[in-house]
Amino acid sequence: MARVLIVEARFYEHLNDMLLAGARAAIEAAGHVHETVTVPGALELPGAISLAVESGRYDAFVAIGVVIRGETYHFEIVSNESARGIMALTMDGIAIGNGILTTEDEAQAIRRADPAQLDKGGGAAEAALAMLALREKFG
Ligand SMILES: Nc1c(NC[C@H](O)[C@H](O)[C@H](O)CO)[nH]c(=O)[nH]c1=O
Ligand SMILES: CC(=O)[C@@H](O)COP(=O)(O)O
Repeated sequence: MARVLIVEARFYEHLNDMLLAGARAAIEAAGHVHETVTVPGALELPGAISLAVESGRYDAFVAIGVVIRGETYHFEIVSNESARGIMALTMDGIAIGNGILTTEDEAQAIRRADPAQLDKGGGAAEAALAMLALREKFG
């Protein structure tokens, strides 16, 4: 049984609730257990996962968040740098699923966050578990 840590950037409460529901359902359907911690925004996700890895208490991680374009270049920074930080961690062999939505508007985010629609939270959890299985295969 894998211990999965969900790390959520809680910038949009209602969207995160949908992403979390999908991620948790996917983890439980696969027979694993999960815990959730919260950070302020997507830029904090890679650092939070890095800190959690040091604890040695978790086998896999799911990053959850929503980045919706505003008026400035900050959208690109938050989107690209959170993804880059997570990718760097995966390249160190850490099993992570990236469930950070980066959308132009809320409607796009809802369609992707809703477990009954595109269920990106569930998809990120499944990706994390797939990478964990791969690491165990090669380990
Ligand atoms: N605009 C969004 C942010 N911005 C906040 C940053 O992620 C970060 O918390 C801040 O710059 C302090 O370091 N975060 C999101 O997750 N989503 C957004 O739409
Ligand atoms: C994605 C963001 O950082 C965004 O929410 C911030 O909005 P703005 O670019 O209008 O400051």
